[in-house]
Amino acid sequence: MLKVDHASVFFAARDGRTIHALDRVSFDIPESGFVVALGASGCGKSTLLNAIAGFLPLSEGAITLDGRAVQRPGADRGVVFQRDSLLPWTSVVENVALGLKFAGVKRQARNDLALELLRLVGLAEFAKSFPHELSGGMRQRVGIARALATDPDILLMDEPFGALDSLTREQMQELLVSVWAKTAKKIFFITHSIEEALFLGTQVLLMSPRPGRVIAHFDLDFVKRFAETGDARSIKASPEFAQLREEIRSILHRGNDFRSAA
Ligand SMILES: Nc1ncnc2c1ncn2[C@@H]1O[C@H](COP(=O)(O)OP(=O)(O)OP(=O)(O)O)[C@@H](O)[C@H]1O
Repeated sequence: MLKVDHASVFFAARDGRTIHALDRVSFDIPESGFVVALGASGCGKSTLLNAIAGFLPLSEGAITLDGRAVQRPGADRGVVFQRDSLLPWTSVVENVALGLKFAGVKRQARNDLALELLRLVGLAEFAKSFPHELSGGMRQRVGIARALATDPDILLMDEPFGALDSLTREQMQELLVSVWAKTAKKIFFITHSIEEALFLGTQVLLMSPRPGRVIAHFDLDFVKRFAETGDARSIKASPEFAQLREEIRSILHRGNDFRSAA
C-alpha cells in the first residue's frame, strides 16, 4: 500500500515569497489500485508525483510504501513522464533494459526480460529500432515497458499521454488498462482530462488550484468494466459516465471561480 499522509510542500520563489504548492494531501493506493489525480494546471499534481517518486522532499507530512518511508528515488517506483526520456543513441530493447543493467542483471537475462515487456506493450518487432524511428505513442509504450523493467511496486505516470493526438491517446489508455490488468501494479496517474481520469481510475482525486488540495474523491469501476468487456465506447457513452463527467466539470469550474475571486 502507498500511503500519502497530510503531505504539504512549500517552495521558496526567487522573489522571496513562499509558494504553497501542496496542502495536507492524504490518500492511499491499495494493491492493484489505479489512482488518478485530476486538476487544472498548477494545482500541484507534478509536485505530488515528484514527492512520491522521491525527487523532492515534503515540507510536512509523510509518504510510505509498504510501511517504508519514501525519501529518495528507488527501484520500487517506476516513473513515466509526458515527454519520453529514451536514450536516442541506443535501441528500443536496450532502452527498456537500462535499469536492469544498472541493477547488475546479466545481458542475456535483461534482454529476455526487456523483450517480454516489449511484447506486453505490443512492440516486440521494434526491439532493434531506435527511438527516432517510432511514433510518439510507440515511444510512450517503450517508456512504460522501461518503467516496468525493474518490477516496481507502483508506476508513477505524469501526463504520459498529454502530448498525443486524441485517437492515439485513447489507444494508449486501453493499452495501459491491459498492462494494469495483466501486471496488477499499483498506478498513480496525473491528467488534465476528465474523460481520461474517469475511464482509468479506480479512484479519482480532484485537486484545487494553489494550494493544491484534494477537494473531492470518487471511487469508480469503469476501468474494471473495460478490463472485463473491452468495450470502451459503450462505457464512455453510458449515462453514468456522462453524469459524472458533468459533476466533475462543475466542481472543477467552481474551484477556478474561487481562484479568480481570490
Ligand atoms: N521548484 C519549484 N520552485 C518554485 N515553485 C514551484 C516549483 N515547482 C513547482 N512550483 C509551483 O508549484 C505550483 C504547483 O506546480 P505543479 O507543477 O506541481 O502543478 P501541476 O498541477 O503539475 O501543473 P501542470 O498540470 O501545469 O503540470 C505551481 O504554482 C508551480 O509554479
